[in-house]
Amino acid sequence: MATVDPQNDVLHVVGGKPLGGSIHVRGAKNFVSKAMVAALLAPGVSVLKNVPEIRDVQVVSDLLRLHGVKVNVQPKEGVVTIDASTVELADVADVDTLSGSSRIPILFSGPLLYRMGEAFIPALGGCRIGSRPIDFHLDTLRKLGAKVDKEHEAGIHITAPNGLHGAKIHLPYPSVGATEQTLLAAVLAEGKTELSGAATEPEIMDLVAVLQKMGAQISVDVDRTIRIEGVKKLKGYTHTALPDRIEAASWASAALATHGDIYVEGAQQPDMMTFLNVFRKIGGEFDIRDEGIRFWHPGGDLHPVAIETDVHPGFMTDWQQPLVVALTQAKGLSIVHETVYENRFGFTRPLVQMGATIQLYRECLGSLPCRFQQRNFEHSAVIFGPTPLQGQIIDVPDLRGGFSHLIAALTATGPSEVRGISLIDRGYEDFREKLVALGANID
Ligand SMILES: CC(=O)N[C@H]1[C@@H](OP(=O)(O)OP(=O)(O)OC[C@H]2O[C@@H](n3ccc(=O)[nH]c3=O)[C@H](O)[C@@H]2O)O[C@H](CO)[C@@H](O)[C@@H]1O
Ligand SMILES: C=C(OP(=O)(O)O)C(=O)O
Repeated sequence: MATVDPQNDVLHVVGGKPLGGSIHVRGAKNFVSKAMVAALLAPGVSVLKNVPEIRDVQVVSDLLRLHGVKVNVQPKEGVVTIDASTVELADVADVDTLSGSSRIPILFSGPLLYRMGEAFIPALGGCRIGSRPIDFHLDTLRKLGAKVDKEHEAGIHITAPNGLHGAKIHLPYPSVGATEQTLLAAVLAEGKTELSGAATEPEIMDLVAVLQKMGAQISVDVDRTIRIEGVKKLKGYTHTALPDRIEAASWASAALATHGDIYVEGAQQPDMMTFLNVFRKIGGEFDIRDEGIRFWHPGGDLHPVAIETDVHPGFMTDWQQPLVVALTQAKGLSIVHETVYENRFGFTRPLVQMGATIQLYRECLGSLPCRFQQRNFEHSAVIFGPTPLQGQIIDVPDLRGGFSHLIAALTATGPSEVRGISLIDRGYEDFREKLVALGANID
């Protein structure tokens, strides 16, 4: 993976050529980082396989190392070995320097409370797609018995003077992070925890699988209630990460937008069914094989769709941004109602400059109950197509928005300059090499 060099943080793209060929997708960004944090719960060795070479893995490896954990990354093999036999308290300033690019440090709370008796959580990073509060995380930790001190100038200091104890917790919204927080904090708590209103994304279920391998006692009910019986100790695990369904859908969207044909080796049908249904409705074709999925544009007009993002098994918010670029090429009016993040359409402004017709609305243009209906956020988009796109100078705003801009530049005629592309390294392994393999004209 390229390191960040501000001088070289630009990709020159000459678009207008269909992407074609085969690429490989490895483990999910939104799982591997959490599984790496889980390793901290056990005073032993854990081995995670199918790990992609992305910046979030680097950040979590470095955070673990700051806490005295031995982390060995074999990037080519995709194997990360974590020896958490000994753990120490990291220097607050060092943790703070590392935290800015990811939201993972908040998930260190439970494991550090068990191993060190206290945790320091710095200001968090991650994509700027809404306000992204951590109130559910802190409420959960408090319910389990933690003391949260927000007075620390560099972040939040958490202690558990009387240890952590099982509790009844209800999430006001099925937050992925807060569900993972509860799992990681409750597995070693004394007694039983009942988490209702939990999120059940496949990445969370894979984390549950890892915790079960470690010795945890967790059950997931059909009504989104997760029950955790605290155990006394956990052991290291060996696990192969589930594939990245967001990266797979991003390449599928690139195939559709550029009239291309991409075989995504590693993509798996079960966790992508909702995406595949929408892809087919738009007019894209796919062929599901044992080792991956081939996505292509069959020629002719693409059809408009109305979609609403939602928690699993709904249409993922992280699929939305790349797909919007493909919808600029569909014939007619498409509607995308974003119900997970209040501010995830900023990336459409450069698309409009490139020639897309996209109108943003504060109203809920959909039927799903949505937390933003009373508030002043542009969280619905109407896209009218097909519109030819023209190359532009674009600044990458966030991870998925950045990948969408790459797709737009590849769809457009003429040259584009996509700036700040290293942000895309957070979640797309070797995307420059993959683009070259697919015949993209990039420099
Ligand atoms: C590293 C990672 O796995 N990131 C994913 C994770 O983010 P993340 O875990 O941060 O997302 P959440 O599911 O927690 O957030 C969903 C919504 O809940 C709100 N909320 C969340 C926590 C809280 O304490 N209070 C609160 O109000 C958020 O502002 C957001 O509007 O799930 C999201 C939803 O699938 C994905 O888009 C992200 O890619
Ligand atoms: C929003 C995302 O990530 P994060 O939560 O790490 O910012 C994403 O992966 O699209």
